[in-house]
Parts: sequence; C-alpha cells; structure tokens
Amino acid sequence: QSSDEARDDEALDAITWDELAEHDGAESCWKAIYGRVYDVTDFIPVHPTEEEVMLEWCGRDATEGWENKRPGVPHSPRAESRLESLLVGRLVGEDGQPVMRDDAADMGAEVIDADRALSPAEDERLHRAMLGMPLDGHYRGVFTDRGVIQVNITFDLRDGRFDSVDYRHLAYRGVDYLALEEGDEGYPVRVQYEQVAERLEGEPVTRIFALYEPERMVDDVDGYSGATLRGAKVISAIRDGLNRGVYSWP
Ligand code: HEM
Repeated sequence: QSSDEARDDEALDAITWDELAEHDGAESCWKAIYGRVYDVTDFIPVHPTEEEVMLEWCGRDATEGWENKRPGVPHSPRAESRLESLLVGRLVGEDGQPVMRDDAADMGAEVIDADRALSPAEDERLHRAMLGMPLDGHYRGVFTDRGVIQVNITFDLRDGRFDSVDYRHLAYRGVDYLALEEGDEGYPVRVQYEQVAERLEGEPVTRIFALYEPERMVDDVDGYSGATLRGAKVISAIRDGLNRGVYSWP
C-alpha cells in the first residue's frame, strides 16, 4: 500500500472517540494524531523515553504530545514515517463525519508551533542571547584559586545594568573578609571591596573592566591604596556568573 493510498480517507476504518478510548493502556494503546488513529502498542518499548511519556496519551487525541516532545519541538520526519506504518484508521465524530486534522488540533490539543510558543518576553530573551547580550536576571559567580573560593558574588541585571551586587563570600589566605570588623587588620580591604559593589550599582556590565585599574573605582582607605585591590578577581567572579547564565529569573 503506498502512502498516498494510506492517506485516502475512504480506505481507512472509521474509529469513534469511544473506540479510541478503549485502547488507553499498555496492553493496547491507540493514539489520535491529526484525525488519524495509530496503534502504537508495540512501539512503546522502542520509544526513546520512559514508557509513561507514551502511556499518558493512550486512548485519546495525542496531537499535542506529538507536536511537543519538549515545548515547541515536534517529532522528526523520520518519526513521522514510522507513524505511517502504525495507522489503523481515521477518527470520526458522533455524526460519523471525519474529525478533520485541524479540528483534532483544536479539540483539547493546543498545538504549539515553535514561533508561537515564545511569549514576547521570551522572544526578547532569545534575541538578546543570540546577540551575546546578557539577560536580565539573578546571577551567581565565583573566583576560585586551587579549589578554594576567594570571591563568591551575586548580582542582578536589570535592563542590562547591575542591581544589588553582593558578596556571599570574600576570603584570601584563610582570612574571611566579611567577618572582619573595624579596627581589624585587613578591614580597609573589605571596605574597598564593598565600594566596588556599591559603585557597580546601576552601571552597565562593561563597567567591570574599570576594575583592571581599581584605583579608578575605589578610594585609598587607611593607608591601603586602591591600586592594590585585586579587581581581576571580581571581574572573574562576575564573568563566571555571566557564563553560568541566569541563576533565577527576577
Ligand atoms: C504523543 C505522545 C508522545 C510524546 C509525548 C513523545 C515524546 C517524545 C520525546 C520526549 C522524545 C525525545 C526523546 C529523547 O530524545 O530523549 C521522543 C522521541 C521520539 N519519538 Fe516520541 N512521543 C510521543 C509519541 C510518539 C509516537 C506515537 C511515536 C511513533 C512513531 C514516536 C516516535 C518517536 C521517535 C522515532 C523519536 C526519536 C526522535 C525523533 O525522531 O523525533 N513518538 N518522543
């Protein structure tokens, strides 16, 4: 039988919704996809997913599942041709009239096509990502040396600008800078790192490059020159966060 003949409605057995619903499990699993009914029972063990993924759609209109392996991702033409050999009939309504492909799609099966699946906000995210522009969101990044975390920084980007830059951890040679108090040795360095965080607020991401010359960004504090601050560690931690990608959305 050629596939042209297989597509000929007259040649196909008429199957009602009730008949379809009888084949709703692993012993016998039929699925309606675009108004055609397929017996996929023998294909379930072969299908490259856990069986539940297939079983969920037995005995009903499975067009939505077929079109969305993952949201917006339909099956391949190769999968489509396998489907052809599993064809058992055409779906008909109570009036005996064929359930047309488009009706089937409307009937409880919201077919998402790849373009329409994106909301305008997601579309902007996609395009920003394609252009290599950082996405707005919450980020976490670290600078480590020989497996030891020295800088662990969190920040948000809003409209591509820094928002609430914060250190979760700041240490060097066993000194936990965040634990230092006024008067402790090294406290001025903590103050300088905090100046960096404050002064990045509201700035575009490219502002981190000023940290290669930290004296441009921080003050001399109690005899500690801004030029001695390890700005490159902060740059590295922030870039690590950007490389990891958005940790959570705002
Ligand atoms: C309707 C419910 C279905 C759902 C939710 C579903 C889901 C999926 C998922 C998630 C994958 C990707 C697996 C992976 O790459 O790890 C996949 C792949 C595949 N599925 Fe399905 N599937 C369904 C029905 C079917 C049916 C009825 C067939 C019979 C032909 C089939 C044939 C395939 C094939 C051949 C692949 C390999 C990738 C491809 O060619 O697209 N699926 N399916």
